[in-house]
Amino acid sequence: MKLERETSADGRFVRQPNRFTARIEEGGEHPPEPGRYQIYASYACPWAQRALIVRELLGLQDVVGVTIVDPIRDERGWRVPGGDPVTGAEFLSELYLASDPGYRGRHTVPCVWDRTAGRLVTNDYPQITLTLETAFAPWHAEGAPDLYPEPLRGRIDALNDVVFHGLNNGVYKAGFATSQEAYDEAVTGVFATLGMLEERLSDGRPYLHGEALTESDVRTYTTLARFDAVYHSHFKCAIRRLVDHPALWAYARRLYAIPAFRDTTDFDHIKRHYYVTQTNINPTGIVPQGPDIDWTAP
Ligand SMILES: N[C@@H](CCC(=O)N[C@@H](CS)C(=O)NCC(=O)O)C(=O)O
Repeated sequence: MKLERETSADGRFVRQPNRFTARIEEGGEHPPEPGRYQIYASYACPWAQRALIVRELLGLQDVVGVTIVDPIRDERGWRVPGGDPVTGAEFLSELYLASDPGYRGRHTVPCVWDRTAGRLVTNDYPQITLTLETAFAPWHAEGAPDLYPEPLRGRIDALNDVVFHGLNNGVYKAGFATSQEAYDEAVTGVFATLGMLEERLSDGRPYLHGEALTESDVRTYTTLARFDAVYHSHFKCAIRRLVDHPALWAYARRLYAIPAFRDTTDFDHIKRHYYVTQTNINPTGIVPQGPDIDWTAP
């Protein structure tokens, strides 16, 4: 984390903009094609896990490739253990610099590489899942869910926006705050958002928009999955735990029971990445034991 560039004068975390924002689209420079694109992801990263979940939910494993990076990142950035079979890169930075030699931002996951063009298409994480859901529709497995159905798009986008600011990025704003005021503001937003979601789910609906699993559930889940293991202590989101929200905790377990969510949730990668890599917050690099939580409880 090059945090000094992403911290405002009053101690607030201000996330860098995404540099690579080309689209995979029919008739464009990067048309959807099986075997052409490779996603670079970390199991630790909530933004990257979204893409892994959606790829598996839609049955795109043979259509879009994935390279998983090592959870521990040093000053050289994300590393591909044993080298990337697709590009030969050892570090993700090589792909960023091959695509834009002048690039000076963070080398982030998730990002998508175009094997034909030999360059990165996008590290625009909110767009990556939407692209898998829309541009890759011809290759979705039979019976795959429609995670971004036309009639619900307005409601999905609106909820995603609230969840992004209050929760997905809210936990980072709390964790990376360097002033009490910035932290207080962020953590209040985090728990207000959790409270809103708890209330929404308290009517017994299985998913955030009702009976159907959508993009909103994917985006919410990846933060919930990390909440008690990392954000509660490491990011000081300590007012309550996920398990203290009965409807939300039941909802998180319901999602975890779905293979695409469970298969891509690696608590060991998650804990080691945050506690070992983010030494600005945890200088000793010690990874706590616990919490002892049963994600498979009925
Ligand atoms: N692309 C977005 C979100 C993705 C993101 O932050 N990914 C993190 C991991 S969760 C990352 O790759 N960080 C690399 C670094 O900080 O050097 C951003 O730049 O803020």
